[in-house]
Amino acid sequence: MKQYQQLAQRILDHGHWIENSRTGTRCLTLIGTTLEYDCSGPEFEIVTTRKVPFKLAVAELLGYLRGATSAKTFRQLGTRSWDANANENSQWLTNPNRQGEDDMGKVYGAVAKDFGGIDLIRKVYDNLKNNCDDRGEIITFYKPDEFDKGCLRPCMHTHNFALSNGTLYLESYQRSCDVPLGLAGANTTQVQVLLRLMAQITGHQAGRARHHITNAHIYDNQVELMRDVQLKRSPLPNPKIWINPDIKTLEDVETWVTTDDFKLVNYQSHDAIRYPFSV
Ligand SMILES: Nc1nc(=O)c2c([nH]1)NC[C@@H]1CN(c3ccc(C(=O)N[C@@H](CCC(=O)O)C(=O)O)cc3)CN21
Ligand SMILES: O=c1ccn([C@H]2C[C@H](O)[C@@H](COP(=O)(O)O)O2)c(=O)[nH]1
Repeated sequence: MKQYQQLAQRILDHGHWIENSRTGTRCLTLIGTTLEYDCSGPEFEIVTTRKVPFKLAVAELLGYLRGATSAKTFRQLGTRSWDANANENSQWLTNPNRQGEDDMGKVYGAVAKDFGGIDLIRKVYDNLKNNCDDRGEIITFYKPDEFDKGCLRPCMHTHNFALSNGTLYLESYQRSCDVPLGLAGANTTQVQVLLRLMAQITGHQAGRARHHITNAHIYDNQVELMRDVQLKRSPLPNPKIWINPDIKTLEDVETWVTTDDFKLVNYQSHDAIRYPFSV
């Protein structure tokens, strides 16, 4: 995925250092970028300059679409990626709204499914299934009056779908992006899988997804690995994606679907890199 290498290089060349009080680790930061993914065929854009955890990304997305609020549910879906934010961040541990071990509180899908009494995921699904695009097909997880009820504000916070001539498009918005870990390991995959899955269950052809990022950063303790290891590598050809065609409805996604219903075919990559994670 060439555009990923270019973004990381641009952060190194033109980024500015910004202190971060939540994690205590400063970040080399670039403001404003857009990635584009062509989802009209089986070819799938994914980082190949290190081995990235495709299952982690899909498990998180399934958890979000189901409104999961516990790191335990995410582990059952196949990822430990929410363990630290649920159980190790001191601000959340002392928040009176936290309901014990593994609780993440009201985050992502739990917010969207109860957004002032409206289930935004269901609304978008129902409209698209009926060939309706009211120019407001927006799933958002961003609800400032409930931030104190969750362990982290959503990073990828808004997904805006659009229909044109039988083709479904997606514009996704991310306010804050950990380029070595979150973007490579989770977010690029999630944008594409979300569009492809929504197209499949609403009966449309998937078109193009665009992924808009405001604050794209590399944490101080990740810079060396990015500069001296990952950016020295050349991208390999993209794999293809297979999504189980038996997934036909939102109810399927909410009930029996697992990460085994999503497969990368011929994913070739360079070796894994262990990047530090800031909680
Ligand atoms: N600092 C930070 N960066 C993030 O990307 C991030 C957060 N916090 N908090 C919330 C979620 C959790 N996400 C995560 C969490 C862990 C990994 C991670 O450890 N990835 C490893 C592989 C882990 C595995 O294979 O299970 C990687 O190499 O990508 C990635 C994304 C994305 N988000
Ligand atoms: O899907 C995700 C979730 C989180 N991140 C990263 C971006 C930041 O490094 C942290 C969140 O910190 P904030 O202080 O809330 O901005 O997690 C990501 O890249 N992708």
